[in-house]
Amino acid sequence: MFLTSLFRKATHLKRCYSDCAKPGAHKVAVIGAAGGIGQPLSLLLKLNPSIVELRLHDLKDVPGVVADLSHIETATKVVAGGSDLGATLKDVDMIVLAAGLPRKPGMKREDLFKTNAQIVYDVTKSMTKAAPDAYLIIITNPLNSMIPLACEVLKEANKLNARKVFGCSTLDSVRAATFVGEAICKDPKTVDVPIIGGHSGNTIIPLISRSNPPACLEGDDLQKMIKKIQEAGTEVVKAKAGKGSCTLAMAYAASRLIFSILRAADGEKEIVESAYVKSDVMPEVKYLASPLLLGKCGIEKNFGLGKVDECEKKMFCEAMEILKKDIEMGEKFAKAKICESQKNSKK
Ligand SMILES: NC(=O)c1ccc[n+]([C@@H]2O[C@H](COP(=O)([O-])OP(=O)(O)OC[C@H]3O[C@@H](n4cnc5c(N)ncnc54)[C@H](O)[C@@H]3O)[C@@H](O)[C@H]2O)c1
Ligand SMILES: O=C(O)C[C@H](O)C(=O)O
Repeated sequence: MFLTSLFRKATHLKRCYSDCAKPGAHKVAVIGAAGGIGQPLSLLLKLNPSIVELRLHDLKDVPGVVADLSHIETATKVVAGGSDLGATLKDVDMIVLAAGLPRKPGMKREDLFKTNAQIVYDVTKSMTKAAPDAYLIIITNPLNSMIPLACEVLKEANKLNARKVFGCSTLDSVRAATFVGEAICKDPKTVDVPIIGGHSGNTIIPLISRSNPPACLEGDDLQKMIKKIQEAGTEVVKAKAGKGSCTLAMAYAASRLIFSILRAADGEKEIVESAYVKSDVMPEVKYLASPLLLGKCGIEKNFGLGKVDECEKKMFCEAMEILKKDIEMGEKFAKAKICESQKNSKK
């Protein structure tokens, strides 16, 4: 009896442990690696000593990016994933998905859904076979729909570990710290503004009332600050005048989230980042951006909304209606694709 229970415990521990990345020896695949985000992001990842191998995949230009990055004198090995997505993803610890169409002026993030949903579906499906235990970090827009889509695909294959699936909304945290820091004359590196909701227009909810150090913004100044954070992506799209959306600050933001996840996986404690993830903290929405405590196997604790003031509560109620529709759009696409693939396999 005692031995059986000991064996069960040991098997459980082994399973939990093999779920986690090996400390300090991470293999990371970047999909969309030759793109506007993919290139600077791969550069930043090449500088991280805890990444031993960087596998780059794109539909074009990968050999040039690999040759270029491999001249940097760090130990991280940079390899071309080749045209076979499955081979690229085989046994990696983390998949970073930055492939897909960016916005042009006049477009909303939702307008990218049709093209980008297929890419997220294909990569996630490949992941279920090639690297089912990997962390999945999605950058591709519209983020509010892409995480539900990916989770449906993983769930269908019985491979969903929601603690390891992250929608990278870190750019909102980065922008909030920068803009609030400027307004209160503090070094942005020392400013933290929690973000909740999603990653598009009014669904981005910066909790200025919980800014640390306090922001003390009121009335018009507060409203202007919230709009500035919510519309920052659109401002970059306008400034780039048809040549894409935010790439450099985005690469930085993604590297911040990735490094936090890897540091936590390697045992560092008390690392908190906001990200858009599968969530049960609010019964109304199944996916939500909120501050998360990261641990050895991904999300350790979801802090949810926490304390919000009346204005933030109202913003959240409005955002929920948009989020519900965005989530439904991602799930519906995944379900239709799964159905289609099941029909095809029966033929
Ligand atoms: N989450 C965020 O905060 C955030 C911020 C900025 C941009 N984005 C999104 O990130 C995505 C990429 O933006 P970008 O500026 O790098 O675009 P980009 O066009 O410069 O690069 C995209 C890359 O993806 C590649 N690609 C396309 N389909 C592919 C496929 N099936 N497999 C592999 N590679 C493929 C392209 O060849 C290209 O190199 C967009 O959807 C954009 O909206 C998200
Ligand atoms: O605005 C975009 O389309 C890209 C990204 O989501 C951003 O916030 O910069």
